[in-house]
Order: sequence, then C-alpha cells, then structure tokens
Amino acid sequence: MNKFINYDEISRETWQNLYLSSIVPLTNRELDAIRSLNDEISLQDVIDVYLPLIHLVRLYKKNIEDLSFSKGLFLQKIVQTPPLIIGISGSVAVGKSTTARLVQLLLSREFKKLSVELVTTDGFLYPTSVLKERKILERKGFPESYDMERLLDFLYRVKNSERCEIPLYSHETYDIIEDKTQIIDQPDILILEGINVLQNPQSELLYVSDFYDFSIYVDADEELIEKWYLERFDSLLKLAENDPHNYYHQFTKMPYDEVMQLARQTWTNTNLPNLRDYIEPTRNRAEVILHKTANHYIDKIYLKKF
Ligand SMILES: Nc1ncnc2c1ncn2[C@@H]1O[C@H](COP(=O)(O)OP(=O)(O)OP(=O)(O)O)[C@@H](O)[C@H]1O
Ligand SMILES: CC(C)(CO)[C@@H](O)C(=O)NCCC(=O)O
Repeated sequence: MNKFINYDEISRETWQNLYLSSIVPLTNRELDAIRSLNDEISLQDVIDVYLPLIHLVRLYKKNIEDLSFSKGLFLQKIVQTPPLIIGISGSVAVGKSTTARLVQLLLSREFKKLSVELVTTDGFLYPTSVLKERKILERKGFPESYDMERLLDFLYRVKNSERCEIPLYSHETYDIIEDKTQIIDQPDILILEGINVLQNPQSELLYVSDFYDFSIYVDADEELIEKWYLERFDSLLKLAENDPHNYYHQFTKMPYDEVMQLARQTWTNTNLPNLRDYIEPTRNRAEVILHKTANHYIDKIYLKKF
C-alpha cells in the first residue's frame, strides 16, 4: 500500500517552480542570518524548498483570516483572528529545530509587522528528578515523559491571546532549566517544534491537533537519522570538553569509541523505538512532509490532499 495515500507527491523540481514568480529574492543580510543559524544549511534548499513553503503558509493564513471574518458576519460581532500555530514534528535529530528556526526567520521576513515566536516541546518534558522518581528516565522522549496537559493548556492560552510563561529545556544540562523561563506574549504566529507535536493525548476535552493551522513533518530514512544523531552527539561532546557543568562533559573523560558505542545504544534502545512506535505513526497527520536524503537534501515534498 502507498504509505502516503492521502498526499500529492511533489518532486523538488516541480515544487521549486510552483511559486517562483512571486518570490522576492533574499537580500545578503537575510542570507547571512540564515547562514548564522546553521552554517551547513544549503541556501539552495532555502530558495527551492522553503520559500515556496512560506508562500503556502501564507495561503493557509489567508484562509483562516477569511473564515474568522465570515464567522464574525454570521455571529454579528467582531471575531479576532486567533494566532496562527504551526507544528513541526519528526524524529529526534532529524533537523526539526533547524527547520523551525529557518521557518521562523523566513516568516518574520514575509510578515514584517507580525511577531513570530518559536517554542520547543522539550520544555514540557518532566524534569530529570521527576523522571527518576517515576523510574522513566530511560523513557525520555516517550509520551509519558511529557506534561501533555500543560502543553495543551499552553496552546489553549496562546490561541486565546493570553500571556504565557513556559519552562525551558537545555540539551547541555540534559534537564529543565530551574531558574529560566520563556515568555510568550500574544504572538501573531507560534511555531511549536517537537517529536510529540502531532501526538494526541487521549481522554481530553481538547486535542493538541485542534490547535494547529499548519503542520510539517520532517522525514528521512532511519539509517540517515542515526548518522545525524551520532554526528550531533559528537558535536555536543566537543562543546562539553571544557565545561564541567555540561551533561556531556562526563563522556569526554571516557575513550571515544566507548562513548560513541553508548550513543549508538541510546539511539537503538530509546530514540529508534520512539520513532517507530510513537513519532512516525503521526506522520500522516501533517499537512506537509519534507523528505530528506543524504546531507539533509530535500528531494521530495508531500502535500496533504484533504
Ligand atoms: N538543513 C540542514 N543542513 C545541515 N545540517 C543540518 C540541517 N538540519 C539539521 N542539521 C544537523 O542535524 C543535526 C540535528 O539537527 P537538529 O538539532 O535541528 O535536530 P532536531 O530534530 O531538532 O533534534 P532534537 O529532537 O533532538 O532536538 C544537527 O547536528 C544539525 O546541525
Ligand atoms: C530531548 C529529546 C527527548 C527530544 O529533543 C531528545 O533529544 C532526548 O534527549 N532523547 C533521550 C535519549 C537521548 O539522550 O538521546
């Protein structure tokens, strides 16, 4: 059976031409800003894939505004268009945060007067102390390791234009940061990035998926994602070399081969089963699937038909 039965498969070559005529070229300053995000991002990807994607988001945004306006006419009152929420999902280490930061930058460029905020669901993980208490430290990233009710409440409050204060997670300390929070104060657009954004907690009155106006799943073959996971682990080790407060510092004292073996085990025992059992099954909920091949090159785009 076709895995993407509900999608149009669009090759990169077709996709890159879809909105070409209306695209304003990137300025040198904008290109620099993108490079500083991650100097490995291919600018060709930005032009071929991400700019048409931003134009698609614009269409969805316009649709929501039109609907709000019509609802207002129907109810004979002014109905404010709620903030647009974009969900970005995919495996651990597939490149969600990089994609999310790029989408944030490009949306801020497209809608100069609007505020575009980015939140990662990592902040909704229970702190390590709670994970330990519940004996689920090795289940980090699995559904039970997140405070999904708090995430749901956060989305509800953003949609209702309330000011929110949310926890922050640090990859360096491998835990929730105790004395730092993120304030989200009535953004026009919120990008929510995380492995669990398309998961629906059960037995709730509200469903996380109800809040998304647009969603993206970043997809790639398991073997490639494992490679990116190991490469990122290696970069984290380098960062931690001179920082005893960094979680990865302990590993810099061990033989390199042993550490990388440990990382491989974490992938095989934790992140891979999580991908297979809980993340990939949500892929078909996304509006758009970005399919990556070697070197993070996007070769195919899937757009939901209905
Ligand atoms: N477009 C890209 N081009 C080159 N490298 C990339 C790209 N996207 C991501 N990477 C690299 O892949 C690795 C994983 O990326 P990133 O941290 O964005 O993943 P993630 O999905 O957000 O992971 P996590 O869920 O663990 O936070 C990083 O080393 C990053 O530098
Ligand atoms: C924080 C998450 C869950 C998601 O970003 C992930 O990066 C993680 O820490 N997973 C647990 C296993 C590991 O250390 O890779």
